[in-house]
Amino acid sequence: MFGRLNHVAIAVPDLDAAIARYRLLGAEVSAPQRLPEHGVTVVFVQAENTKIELLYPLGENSPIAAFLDRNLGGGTHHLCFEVPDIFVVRDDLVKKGVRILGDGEPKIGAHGNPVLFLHPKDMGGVLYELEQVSPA
Ligand SMILES: CC[C@@H](C(=O)O)C(=O)SCCNC(=O)CCNC(=O)[C@H](O)C(C)(C)COP(=O)(O)OP(=O)(O)OC[C@H]1O[C@@H](n2cnc3c(N)ncnc32)[C@H](O)[C@@H]1OP(=O)(O)O
Ligand SMILES: [Co+2]
Repeated sequence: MFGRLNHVAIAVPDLDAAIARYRLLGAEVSAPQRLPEHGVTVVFVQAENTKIELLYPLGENSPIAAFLDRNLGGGTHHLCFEVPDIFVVRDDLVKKGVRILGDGEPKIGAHGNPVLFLHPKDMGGVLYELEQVSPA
């Protein structure tokens, strides 16, 4: 199930300050992408072997709003692993009793690939995202 670690997501209360911080560290930081279908504005910080995904709430019902209410300074929000076939992995996880968040169907994520989220209470308190990335 766990392919490459595609990104580590961090929810931030101040996106401009977070961008400035990573740029100060000399990192390559993408331009902000508004993703209303996900309720976030997202920026990617490139690392050598993965990415940091900075998340800022967008719109009234952002799924990260409550997280930031609980974590006023921000914090690590989710880990995203790559899978070759998101439907095969999803159906296997459902059989094993893992709840898929939302309507259970993949959405298109920030990289244009199908993504799903697993309920953190079924995964040891960690929010996992799965992103379908076809093997090179
Ligand atoms: C940029 C696009 C895309 C990509 O391509 O990468 C993205 O990453 S989009 C990112 C934003 N979208 C999502 O996160 C969608 C999935 N998330 C959700 O649906 C919600 O965040 C949630 C996981 C259902 C949590 O909702 P929330 O309102 O914060 O709280 P609940 O009360 O429903 O939470 C239940 C339970 O889970 C704990 N929790 C919440 N968030 C996390 C987390 N990030 N990591 C670990 N645990 C989390 C919360 O504390 C509750 O636990 P208890 O209090 O013990 O019941
Ligand atoms: Co993500």
